Amino acid sequence: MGFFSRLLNRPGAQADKATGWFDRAADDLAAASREFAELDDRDLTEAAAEIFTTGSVQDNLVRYCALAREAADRVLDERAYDTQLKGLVGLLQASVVQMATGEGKTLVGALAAAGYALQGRRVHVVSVNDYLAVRDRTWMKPVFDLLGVQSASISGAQTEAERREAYGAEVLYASVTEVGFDVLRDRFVTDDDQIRIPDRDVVIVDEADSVLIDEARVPLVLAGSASVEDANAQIAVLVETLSPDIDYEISQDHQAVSLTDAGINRVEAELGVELFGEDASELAAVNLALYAKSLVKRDVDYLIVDGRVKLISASRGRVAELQRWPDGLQAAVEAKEGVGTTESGEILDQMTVEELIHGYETVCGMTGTALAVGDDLREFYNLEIVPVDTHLPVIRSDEPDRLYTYQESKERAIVEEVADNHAKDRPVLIGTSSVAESESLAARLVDRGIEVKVLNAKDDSLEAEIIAAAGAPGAVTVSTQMAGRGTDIRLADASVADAGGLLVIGAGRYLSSRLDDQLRGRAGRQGDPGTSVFFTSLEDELLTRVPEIQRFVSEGDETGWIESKRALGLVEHAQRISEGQNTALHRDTWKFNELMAKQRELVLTRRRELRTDDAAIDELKDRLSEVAANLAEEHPQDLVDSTLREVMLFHLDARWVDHLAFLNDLREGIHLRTFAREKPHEAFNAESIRIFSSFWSDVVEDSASTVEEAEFTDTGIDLASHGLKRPSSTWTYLTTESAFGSDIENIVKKVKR
Ligand SMILES: Nc1ncnc2c1ncn2[C@@H]1O[C@H](COP(=O)(O)OP(=O)(O)OP(=O)(O)O)[C@@H](O)[C@H]1O
Repeated sequence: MGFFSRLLNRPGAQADKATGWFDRAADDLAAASREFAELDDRDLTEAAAEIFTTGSVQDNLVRYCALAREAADRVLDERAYDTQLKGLVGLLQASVVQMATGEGKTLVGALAAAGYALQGRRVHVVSVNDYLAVRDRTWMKPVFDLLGVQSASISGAQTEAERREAYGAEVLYASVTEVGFDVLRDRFVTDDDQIRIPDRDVVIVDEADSVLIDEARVPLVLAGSASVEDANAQIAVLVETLSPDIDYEISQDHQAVSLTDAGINRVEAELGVELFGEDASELAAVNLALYAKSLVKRDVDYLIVDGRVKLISASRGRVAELQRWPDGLQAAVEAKEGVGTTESGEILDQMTVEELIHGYETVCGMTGTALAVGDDLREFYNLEIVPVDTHLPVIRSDEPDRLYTYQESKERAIVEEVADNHAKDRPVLIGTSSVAESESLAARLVDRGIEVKVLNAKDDSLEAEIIAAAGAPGAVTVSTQMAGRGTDIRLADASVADAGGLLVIGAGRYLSSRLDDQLRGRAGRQGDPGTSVFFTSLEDELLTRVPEIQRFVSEGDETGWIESKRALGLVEHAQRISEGQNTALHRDTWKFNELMAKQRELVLTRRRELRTDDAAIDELKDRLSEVAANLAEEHPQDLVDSTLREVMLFHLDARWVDHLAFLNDLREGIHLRTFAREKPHEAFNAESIRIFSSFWSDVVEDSASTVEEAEFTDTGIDLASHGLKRPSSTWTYLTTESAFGSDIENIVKKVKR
């Protein structure tokens, strides 16, 4: 973040601009509150319907705040604090509101959703999973009912009819992915009745930094018609036998791996192929297998559950259901583990979360950690942040990091720290960065005679129970990032507060300081006492990326503790670098995606026109000339038109699927070409524009051929019998990174020679 944006973003500056007037409106708020307090429920509902009907939205904000406060007080027994009303105003002004953890954002989001709905807008409140969507809507339903606003939620268990009805509500709670997948499915409908989301109006994003920045690059994929990937088992077996430093090298930043000359010779001899010949597919497969072998780690990046590879979300520490790596890598990891290859299928369409959000007219959101991504939110979404103070002062103490030489010395030090506090009956939460680390730490603590509860992606069935007990005297909980966001650890009693409240220990800095802050935020909620401290080691992945820090290994004391301030500065530095890399990758992905998104818009517009007016089929009739004239003589016009429409829709979709595959291939090829010193985005854009320029004429041409060749009966043309079949089934999944700017890119980039 630059100096000036830091200045502008300092807590208070934006808030004052956005909500400073709110403090000055205290008298008006009090007067309006008295007025609404006198109304019975029915009159209150009526007042809600009226509130935005005259004057500007801004003119009515104070009155709406008073009304919203009254409604929540009546039905939830929660009288929104002034801080919550400021957050509400921030959301209604289309900003990202930063409110600390535990400050009551769920209520704020609901009141904002109702506020937009009462202005006649249609609102989606998106959260990170179905569970939260259903929970929050159920919790907030009484408020919506009293304000006369229809509300609904989406869950995986609904029938098609229920789902469609839910989308009809004024306020809808849903997970980002469910909405995204439905937008993708809507693009392939053949009649309007099947459309689930006619327009995207207002979106209120919960955990906004996570969704808008961390997960923005994740593409949602709609796939159809099965085809099984070649697992390249032979290559996987060979690659398993290669040795580090002899046959291959891992880059210093642990981001890439490449064959050495010796490795290349060995692979070429054993496979009997030339890796650097015309056909790059063998080389790509070898690199993927090598990457899967050396840099993708079991129990860190993925688990094996019931014979299947399950990805772990790095930012959440949970199993990322439905998620897979880009195809080649998925197949390589499956081959490495010797488990069956999962279906991949043909990609019908894909869309990043960022693109999904950009499709909304109005975007706003809330999170405990937005300031650190202020620049990114502005750059990618044109969003401003409104920081809102906490309702009570935060008295948590955040201690300086404790840096150790090795993982071993770090883990020992953590055990000592836990033992000391456990002896004083203080509850401790330890946040780790992987399942493997959580298990190792738990084992050490158990050896030390300390009872621990472990929460990680392998078993989340007891999550609620474990969190409920985590604030009890002397409780020790080891958790991956799972407990990092959204969990509410309550101090069991006054003795716990007297012992200092919850102690949060981070077993290593995360790749983003926001994740650290979220973890710290489990302590010191709602004015509670608490402490947080991070332990790091020079062996942590984050620090291995910074060579300068490694020389401090000689400065550790007998326990391995390095007290050097300079070294601690480098830890911060390492995190800044990692955050910067993410922004660069985001920007890169966005650049690649931009053109694709524009082309898709054009295709979707064509598709809509094709379904709703006659210009396109007239164009086809012109092209068919005599054939069309004959059809018109022999068959009713309705039948001819609907058949031509169906044929064109089929070819339009098929051409788009082909174009998408072409773009994906092109992207990979482009990265090979960067060796020829062409600018990758420019080369990509030039090539894809060239191919796309004939998109529509190709659709017309394909359709003409079909009509000329196919038999036209009393029911039109039977597409299936001519091999023109729509996918019999479709399914959806997410890939970890965009196919644009993916791991594959890294792998291919590092190909030597
Ligand atoms: N105005 C209020 N009066 C009383 N209790 C409230 C009020 N607002 C919220 N709460 C309570 O505060 C608790 C925390 O609320 P909530 O879970 O919405 O916080 P949050 O900001 O979403 O936290 P996190 O970021 O950790 O998810 C809840 O138990 C809620 O009932």
